[in-house]
Amino acid sequence: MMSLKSALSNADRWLQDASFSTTFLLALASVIAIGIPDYLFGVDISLFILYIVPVGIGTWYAGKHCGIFLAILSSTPLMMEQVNAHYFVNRQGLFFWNLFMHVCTLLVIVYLLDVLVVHLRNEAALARVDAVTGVFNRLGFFERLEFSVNLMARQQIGFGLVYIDLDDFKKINDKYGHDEGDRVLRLTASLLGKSVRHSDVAARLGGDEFALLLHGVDRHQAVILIEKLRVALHRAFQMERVAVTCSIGCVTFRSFIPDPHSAIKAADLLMYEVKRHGKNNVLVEEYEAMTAHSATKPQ
Ligand SMILES: Nc1nc2c(ncn2[C@@H]2O[C@H](COP(=O)(O)OP(=O)(O)OP(=O)(O)O)[C@@H](O)[C@H]2O)c(=O)[nH]1
Repeated sequence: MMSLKSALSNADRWLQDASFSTTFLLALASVIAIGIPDYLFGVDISLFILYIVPVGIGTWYAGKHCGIFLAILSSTPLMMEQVNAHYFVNRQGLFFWNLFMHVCTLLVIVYLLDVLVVHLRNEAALARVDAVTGVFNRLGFFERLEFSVNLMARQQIGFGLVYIDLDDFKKINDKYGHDEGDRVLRLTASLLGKSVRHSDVAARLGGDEFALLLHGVDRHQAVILIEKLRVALHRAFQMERVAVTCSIGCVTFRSFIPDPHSAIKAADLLMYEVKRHGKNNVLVEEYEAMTAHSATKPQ
């Protein structure tokens, strides 16, 4: 039997994927469904607490404006009950006080949930960004890669995965200090970010290792792109008087797209081939060709 926890987690996933209008209509229908018995029960029985659920869901998944609208709307049954009970004529103070308390309490909940959502979104975004360079970190890159792998497998669009490792970066740290090392990392990340299209992804996977995700490229295009990239990095490093080169491995995927981990492993393997053969070079292969040769077959 499905546990409550997994049912809630499924509902959460469903609501996250649902469009604004679906969530809004669902929350609106829930407010109406609570409002009808609330009105029928009259002023003696309050169903106020139940409104927190649709107003909260509306705020969380469809935004604060949706929450505010639902909070105000949910006061309608209370208003009608009180009119029926002649509060508006005989106990006007109580009439407005009850309405005020109903709406204000729900608006406070909307406000608090909205602050929490914004805070959590910022935290989630920060957790995916590398603190030194400002590009995606490993987690951010893997999420983008996962998305691209799924999308491209569906649409049969190829992509290139580039693994870049700076050569002898340790020497920079040792010779000029950590701050200079960080500056080189920032310079590299900035160049990588500038050299790819807006839809592509640049990331620092850790240490002196970077990765690029190039959408819609085949091996031939990747070779041209990466050679340009290597020259741009070389020139920028020379201009900044940084004695560093890089080893680059790139795998392109055409028909078969493996899981993200295998994809990145394949690019990493090519980068290590470059390192083994003297560094400061580029190796671009098609995944299909790599897997056909057992010597370079990814594990
Ligand atoms: N400045 C700085 N250095 C870092 C950071 N993260 C890791 N490193 C350093 O990066 C260096 C990576 O060294 P290695 O993996 O040996 O790489 P390498 O010296 O480039 O050697 P090869 O890869 O074989 O060319 C280590 O000295 C780490 O201390 C960071 O955030 N900032």
